[in-house]
Parts: sequence; C-alpha cells; structure tokens
Amino acid sequence: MTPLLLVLRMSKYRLVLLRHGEGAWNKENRFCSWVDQKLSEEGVKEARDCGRLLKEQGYKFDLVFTSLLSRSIHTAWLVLEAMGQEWVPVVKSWRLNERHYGALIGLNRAEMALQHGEQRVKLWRRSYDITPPLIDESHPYYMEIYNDRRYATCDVPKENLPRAESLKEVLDRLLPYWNSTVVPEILKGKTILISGHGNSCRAILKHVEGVSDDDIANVTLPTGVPVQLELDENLKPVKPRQLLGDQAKIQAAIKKVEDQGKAKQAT
Ligand SMILES: O=C(O)[C@H](O)COP(=O)(O)O
Repeated sequence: MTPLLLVLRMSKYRLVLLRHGEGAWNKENRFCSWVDQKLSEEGVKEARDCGRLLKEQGYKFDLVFTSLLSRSIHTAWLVLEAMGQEWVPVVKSWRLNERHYGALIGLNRAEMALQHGEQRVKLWRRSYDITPPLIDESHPYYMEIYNDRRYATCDVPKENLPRAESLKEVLDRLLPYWNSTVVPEILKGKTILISGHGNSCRAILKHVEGVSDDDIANVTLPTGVPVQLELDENLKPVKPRQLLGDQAKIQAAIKKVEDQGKAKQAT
C-alpha cells in the first residue's frame, strides 16, 4: 500500500455501540422490545464489566446516546460509573429504542418456534424487511406501552409511533436521528457511546458498514459487549468492527442469543 493510501485508510473517529446488559426478559426468553423491563443482576454485572473494560482501553467519552428504555439508560449509567465518567452528558431518544416486535411482545421465542417453526422465528428476528404481526389494543402490553408518559415526549405524535417494525423500519426511524443528531457530534471529534439494543445497534451497523440485506441476518449482538467502530473522515469503517473482550466468551454469548429461537417447551 502506498503511504498516501495508508493515510486515507487511517482511523479518524472511534465510536462504541453497546447492546444493554441482560434484561429480565432476555433471561426468560421473551420478546421484550418496547416493554420497559429492567436489567437482571447479570445485566448489571455485564454493564459494570463493560465499563471497566472500556476504561482499561483508555476510552474517554464526550457524549452518550441511549433509547427511552430503562435497560439502555441504566447500562449507560453503570458503564459511566465504572469508568468514573458519570458527568458525561446522556441524550435519550425513542429513535434508538429496540425494534418494535408488535404482537410478539411478551411471547416466548422457543414456544413461538414450536408453534410457527424455527425458520419463521428466525425471519421475524433477523431478516431485514419482514415486519412481525402488528400490536393492537387487545394486546396485554398495549396500554402499558402507549400510555407511558415518555412517548408523549417524542418528535412524532403517539398515533404515529410504530405498531411493529422490521429491521428496515428501525433503520428508517433511526436514520433521521443519526444524520441530524449523532453524526454532527462525531464530526466534531467527540468520542461517543451509543447504549442501545440488539436491533437498533444492528440497524446502525447495517448503515455504517453497508452490510447487505442478506448478510445482516447473520449479525447477532450479545448483551453487554462493546462493539468498537473505527471510521474515516467520511464515517466509513477503516477496519472490521471489533467486539471487545474475551473472544471465546463472546462467541458463546452470540450462540446463546441465536439459540433462543430454537423450538422448546417453556419450563
Ligand atoms: O426485544 C428483545 O426482546 C430483544 O432485546 C431482542 O430480541 P431478538 O434477539 O429476538 O431480536
């Protein structure tokens, strides 16, 4: 490689994406999505460990983005606390929320795989443009979600908030926020942490890395593992994403998330 090309490929910005620590419903293998479940004990530990790891790596954050869901906010707090960087501003938006799983919310993935087949569950979970069945007012969590005060603070009227989303629809609602609010901060040279969700982080990866519609089905993120992106001045990756931490443990955690969609009677 010529020195010029080498310079062109140099990393200018570092960004960390983080799927929140384990939540209570991750443990129970239920689609959690927009239900505001808190972190489990293990999730609290994962977030603290993540903070310690990022501190060891020398990270100094200038700004943190979270969704409106407690598990992403608590994860950000615990990470910053473990790093001794509690003062760093935290900005929240519904546009970073987990994918809206519609009528699947609250259901057990393994039982859904028994009823509908593992392939259907895999398509619901990982395909790019398949929207799960819509939630309606008869759903047990409908009121809890849409009557929550936090959704009266959004930049769209409550009636226009999603009733179910494919990953593509997550990206469609996330991208305006990414372009108007996150990108300008990255371009100012700020080191940013996005404490989001499995599927909001997948949507960002799809966009930033230009992952194809087919290949994004093979991207699964474990809870509490920071994903480091190194970007050039055009915010294009200069190297593959790095999942930080013990690689064997990370691979095992990815497999565990994937296996949540295997058919099994709930115990
Ligand atoms: O919404 C949820 O329950 C999860 O955080 C993401 O679920 P998934 O791994 O089935 O997409």
